[in-house]
Amino acid sequence: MSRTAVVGAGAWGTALAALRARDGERVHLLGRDAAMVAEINRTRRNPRYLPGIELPEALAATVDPAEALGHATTVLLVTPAQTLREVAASLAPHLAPAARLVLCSKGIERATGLFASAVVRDTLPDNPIAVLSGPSFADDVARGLPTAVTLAAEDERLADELAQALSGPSFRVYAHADVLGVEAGGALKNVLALAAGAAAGLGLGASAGAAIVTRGFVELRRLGEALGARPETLMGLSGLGDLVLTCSGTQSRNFRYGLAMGRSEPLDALPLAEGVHSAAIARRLARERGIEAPIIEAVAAILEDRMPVREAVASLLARPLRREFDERRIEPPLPVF
Ligand SMILES: NC(=O)C1=CN([C@@H]2O[C@H](COP(=O)(O)OP(=O)(O)OC[C@H]3O[C@@H](n4cnc5c(N)ncnc54)[C@H](OP(=O)(O)O)[C@@H]3O)[C@@H](O)[C@H]2O)C=CC1
Ligand SMILES: O=C(CO)COP(=O)(O)O
Repeated sequence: MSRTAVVGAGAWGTALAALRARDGERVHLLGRDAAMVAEINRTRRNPRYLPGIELPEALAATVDPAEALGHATTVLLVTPAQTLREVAASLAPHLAPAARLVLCSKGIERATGLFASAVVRDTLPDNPIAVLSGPSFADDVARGLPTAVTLAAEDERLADELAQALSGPSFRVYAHADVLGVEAGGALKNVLALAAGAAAGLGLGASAGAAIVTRGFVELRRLGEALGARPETLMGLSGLGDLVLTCSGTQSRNFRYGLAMGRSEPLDALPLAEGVHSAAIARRLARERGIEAPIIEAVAAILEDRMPVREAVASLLARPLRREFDERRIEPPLPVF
């Protein structure tokens, strides 16, 4: 029998656990805060991360990895990208070697420049690995609002099986084989959403917002492809789809963080914004590959306090004019769906 465990009782982990449990599975949600776990089990709510959502009875929260993972055949890892290495190591003694891991974080490990699958493979080399990404706000998904996402695994049969298993009436999972492409789209869109938020915070208007999404997408594609992603993956749900969602307004934490940057508001108490942790390493990956990524550069410089937001905007606007597309570079044909 298939048993699912979700590691990380934050917004996205709780939403995914609720989704599976509503589809009739008994799901373990592994948290690390005993008081919060007890509250989830007692009240059927996660007020800290997902207020207003009633959680199904079939969801059981625990702080005990042996209880959560002992019989799990599919394990969703849903903690911030920078914690994945230590979280994977802590799970190792409790995981069945055949347990399938679905990585749901969207970021780049700062110390190594690696995406989630490479980080986890270092620690758990034997478990089959897949990644899940795409336009999906935890709150929307937990409310049962519809969306479509991508699940990628190198083993296409595994991707098909997991996409089938994780899909539900309102959660449509498309299988894919381009793991790196899906990871690159999910991580880079967060950095660009900071820029979109900052522009909104400065009051630059909707036209500027659209220009940032579009030119940001050019950077996402250039860098993603240089890292090995397939172009059509970046044009799909995990690239363009998630970029559009995350740049679209204040439901996104990355956008909200950018908004606060643009308004020169305090940033310390804001919730997790993965782009903050990925910006400098994304810039390094781009520079190492000779990729022009001025928006990513600007975000990284602002976050390092090396450049005020207004100055960053002025420097983007002052860049030499050029053709919109480099004609020496052959644009790939649009994918056929
Ligand atoms: N929220 C969303 O809409 C979506 C989020 N994602 C991605 O999912 C990932 C998680 O995001 P989200 O759930 O929203 O984040 P939250 O901030 O809501 O929750 C993070 C969770 O991770 C736990 N955690 C933090 N550090 C550690 C650690 N070192 N060891 C173990 N657990 C830890 C936290 O525990 P504690 O409470 O004890 O600190 C908390 O339960 C991110 O990469 C994000 O980009 C992807 C799609 C949608
Ligand atoms: O990844 C997400 C939506 O797909 C969530 O975005 P934020 O982390 O910016 O809220």
